[in-house]
Formats: sequence, structure tokens, C-alpha cells
Amino acid sequence: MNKITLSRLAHMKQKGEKIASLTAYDASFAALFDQQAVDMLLVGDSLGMVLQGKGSTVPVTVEDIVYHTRAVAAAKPNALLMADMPFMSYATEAEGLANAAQLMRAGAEIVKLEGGAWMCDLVRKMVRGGIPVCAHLGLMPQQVNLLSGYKVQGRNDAQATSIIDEAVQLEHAGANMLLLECVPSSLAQSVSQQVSIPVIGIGAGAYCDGQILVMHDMLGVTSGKRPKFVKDFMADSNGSIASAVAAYVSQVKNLQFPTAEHSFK
Ligand SMILES: Nc1nc(=O)c2c([nH]1)NC[C@@H]1CN(c3ccc(C(=O)N[C@@H](CCC(=O)O)C(=O)O)cc3)CN21
Ligand SMILES: CC(C)C(=O)C(=O)O
Ligand SMILES: [Mg+2]
Repeated sequence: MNKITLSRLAHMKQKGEKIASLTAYDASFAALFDQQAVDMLLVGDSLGMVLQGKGSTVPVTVEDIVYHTRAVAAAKPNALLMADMPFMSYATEAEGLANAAQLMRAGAEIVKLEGGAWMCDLVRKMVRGGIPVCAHLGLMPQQVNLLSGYKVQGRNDAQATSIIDEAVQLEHAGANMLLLECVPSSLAQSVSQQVSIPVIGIGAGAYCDGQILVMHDMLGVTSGKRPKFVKDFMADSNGSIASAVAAYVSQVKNLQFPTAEHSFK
């Protein structure tokens, strides 16, 4: 029993030990990932796509995330348990606080919200109420209909400056962690250097404080065109899921994943 806490993850950032994280949606995979020393499990709204077969994360509800958070929490993982706040579940501060409280009651230990500095007041209130917060910047999949697709963010100087500025503002508002999705490695490196809270990346290069992947992607279960940042860890693991997960954790810790081929310039 070596429960991973927020302070442990902050300590890992200070020491330069990389944080290895995966999504999980049920007790069985949560237990398997926990045995391979995955540091953090995310009940992601990606479940709308990988479990429900929907075309985006937009249809996912708070009830969906609550159900899967309960399932993951039932495994009593040592890993920190993070849950996504789904589409429009924090459109107002009152809704955001009530819905985050539901996720915490279901077993989440930190909630993740997509959005920038506009969320600072809500972040302050959540943290004041005892709800740790991870702010998700860069590509925000809940905005897919506005963005017209899943595209790399922060590629021009103005966008990059604004992402750094929002990261700093969110840290000052009390955010305990940041997640950066699909941004150039150099930008993710700047953000990671300029905040003292852990920065977890997906498609954000090797210089983040940690990495996350959707479990189905790293197990080679997802079909069709796969994003550049995905690596299939089942390919070299002789059909063992546990070995694939062990390889993922070890490659993240030893800076062997991600490489330039999984990153954006
Ligand atoms: N299975 C799965 N994996 C994910 O990583 C994931 C989900 N589902 N659902 C929610 C979002 C959607 N995500 C995505 C989906 C596609 C790309 C993608 O194809 N990106 C292009 C970038 C093209 C560009 O702008 O250069 C790529 O080539 O990787 C990125 C993130 C990440 N999240
Ligand atoms: C891809 C990760 C970061 C996520 O938000 C999800 O799984 O929903
Ligand atoms: Mg998500």
C-alpha cells in the first residue's frame, strides 16, 4: 500500500521522475494498471468514444462518469483517481460545483475540466471546497464542433503565448495539475518549466512532467487512423496486457516514450 497523492506527484515533478498515467473505466483494468504501478488513472470522457462508440465526447453525461468512477474506485487503486467533468457540466459555477461533488462522492480524488483562464473563479471555489482540480489546455475535445476537428493547438506565437498565460493564471487560481493535449513539444516544455504543478501531456512531447494515453489506444484495440501520439504497446508484449502496461510505464519513466515520432513540432 503506497497511495499516490497530489503531494507525491508534486514531489515527482521536483525530482524529475516522470508520471505514468492511463485512462481506466472499470475495476478489472484499474486493478491490472495499479499492479503495474501506473501513477494515475483517469476516468476520461473518452469513454463516449471507446466504450459507447460515439463520434465524440460531447454526448457523455455526469451519470456516465459517475458510473465508471464508482467501478474504478471499487478496485481501491493506489493510483490517484481523476475523473473528467463532461461537456457542459460546468457551464455555471453552481452546476460545476454540484457535479464535481458528485464525482468526488463516486470516488474521484481530483476532477479535470477542459478550459482556460475563464475557469479561474470556478477553480478557486472548487479548491476552497476541497476538490482538487486539473485544468485541461491545448486541444479540448469537448470543443470539437467549434474547432471543426481534432487539430494541434498553440502552433502560432499568439496562441502559444496565450496557453502559457492561461496555465500560469490557472496555477495561481489554485489548480493542482495541468493536462496539455496536442500542442508542440517546445510549448509544452515552456509550460512545464513555468508552473510548479505537474503537467501531464498527450501529444505534447517528452518534456512534460508525465504522460497519459487512452488505454484502448496503447493496447492496440482502437481501429482506423490513429493519432500521431499513440503507440501500440501490445505489439511487442507477446499478447500479455500486463507486459504491455509494464512497458508503457517503464518507457515513460525512462524517457523512451514519447519520441519525436509521437510528438508535434
Ligand atoms: N481513443 C481515443 N484516444 C484519444 O486520445 C482521444 C479519444 N479517443 N477521444 C477524445 C479525444 C480525441 N482525441 C484526438 C483524436 C484525434 C486526434 C488527431 O487525429 N490528431 C491529428 C492532428 C492533426 C494536426 O493538427 O496536425 C494527428 O495526426 O494526430 C487527436 C486527438 C484525443 N482523445
Ligand atoms: C485523453 C485524455 C486526456 C482525456 O481527457 C480522456 O480520456 O477523456
Ligand atoms: Mg477527456
